Amino acid sequence: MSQTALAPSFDGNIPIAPRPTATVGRVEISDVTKSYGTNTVLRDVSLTIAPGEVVALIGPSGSGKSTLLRTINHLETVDRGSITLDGQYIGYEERGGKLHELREAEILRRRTQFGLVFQNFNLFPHLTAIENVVEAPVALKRLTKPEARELAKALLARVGLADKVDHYPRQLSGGQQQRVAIARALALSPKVLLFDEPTSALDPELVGEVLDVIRGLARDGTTLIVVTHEIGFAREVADRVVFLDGGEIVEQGTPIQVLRSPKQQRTRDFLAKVL
Ligand SMILES: Nc1ncnc2c1ncn2[C@@H]1O[C@H](COP(=O)(O)OP(=O)(O)OP(=O)(O)O)[C@@H](O)[C@H]1O
Repeated sequence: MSQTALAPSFDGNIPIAPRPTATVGRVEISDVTKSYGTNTVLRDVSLTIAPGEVVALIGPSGSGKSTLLRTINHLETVDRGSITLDGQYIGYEERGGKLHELREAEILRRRTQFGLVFQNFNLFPHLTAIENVVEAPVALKRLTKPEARELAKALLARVGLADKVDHYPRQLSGGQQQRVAIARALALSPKVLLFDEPTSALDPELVGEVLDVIRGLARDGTTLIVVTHEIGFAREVADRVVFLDGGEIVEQGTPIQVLRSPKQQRTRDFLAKVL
């Protein structure tokens, strides 16, 4: 069933047009548990994210936010539970009623359905902005170099960097580098974009330009899962805020529900520290 995701109006009064109907990008996380040695980092986490939904994952340092993000695209395996994208596993296939691990090449192919944007941009320093974006579609989508360059130019224009295509990362500000990283993630036409604290390595004055790009993606109907410390941004852009603490989902709901009227004491304690 497809559904129209409504952008949130955080004070309940601002009418906001529905975003385009998204039909792909449904993520189902069921009873996921993950440990590193004796440290249990995720405990029975279940979360279903609808196509086009924008979910903000918030919580204290060490609560498991990044780990959850990395299990979604199978960069980390889970000990128990399952995760699917539009009904398909990333690391496994079902045969004869059992799950079988896929070969690395197939996992990589399936993983390209997710775009991942890291805190520290992770650009190749010896490549220009456009070359950074061109790499993946040539390697993984079998686009020709000229096709990939056309795509990369369009994507860099979309993130406001049309005049910076031939700059190297060292010639760009942190905000510009992060926007190149977003263009690079978009180059594989992902169904879902995963952001891991996309603004926390930026100087405060550069945060806004990156959040603007993410706002635009939310308006376009892309499924977004954003680990963020920017509570104001979560309040404004997310359809749903999920508060994680000690590897558990303590509370989730609309930004108004979770951020303005949290039900759980643990949520209130966290918000009191960060707001
Ligand atoms: N590769 C790893 N090996 C061992 N322990 C890990 C690994 N990755 C994360 N951890 C541990 O798992 C716990 C959760 O880490 P995670 O990075 O998911 O938290 P987080 O909520 O994203 O924190 P932060 O907000 O500080 O980034 C922490 O105790 C961390 O030390």
